[in-house]
Amino acid sequence: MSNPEAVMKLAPVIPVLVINDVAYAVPIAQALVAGGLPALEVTLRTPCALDVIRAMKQVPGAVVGAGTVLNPRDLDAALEAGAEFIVSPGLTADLGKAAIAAGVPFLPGTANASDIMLGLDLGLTRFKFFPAEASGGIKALSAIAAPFGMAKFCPTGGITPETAPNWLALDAVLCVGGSWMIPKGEPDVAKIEAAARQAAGLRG
Ligand SMILES: O=C(O)C(=O)C[C@H](O)[C@H](O)COP(=O)(O)O
Repeated sequence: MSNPEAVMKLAPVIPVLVINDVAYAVPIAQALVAGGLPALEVTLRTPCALDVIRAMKQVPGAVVGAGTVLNPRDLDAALEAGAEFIVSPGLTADLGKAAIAAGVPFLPGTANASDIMLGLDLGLTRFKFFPAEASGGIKALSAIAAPFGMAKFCPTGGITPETAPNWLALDAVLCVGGSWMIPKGEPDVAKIEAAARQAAGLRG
């Protein structure tokens, strides 16, 4: 899978995971995949995140990516752990060039027209819109996306099961990211699977 659009089209929602205990990795991944959410974004926000990526890759059907990738160093570490796609909260030329050179599907965060223009200059057309609600929500993305017909987005940040369908209804949106399926602490796999199944059924 070499293009970000293929990852974005696996399901309407990419779960954004902040996992503090590597022991939770496999049960959480199994529950999300069983519920119909195969693309899993493991944020590099916790000390065990790279081990979580390694563990989740053992789960059949999981397509495991790294989030919160801030620079080429993080990119290398994520790729070394086996990350199959890369998500960042923002975009720098250094990170963009490194991700393109690595040939890995890359979804950089954008919040305004300049971010998108930097991405387009690098040859990228698939973006995260972050932080989606705090940046002005649907109204903001609709206005920002209007001049960029070639660009498509994965809004992330503050999206809920109730608001996700409104985002998914936008032409410029291929999927959304969110963490609502995975409450903090010891995973309740039945609840996670049920939340994933609900998310997998969302439509715009
Ligand atoms: O770490 C990153 O790079 C991020 O993507 C930031 C957050 O993890 C997402 O914004 C999740 O947002 P919520 O669904 O509102 O919890």
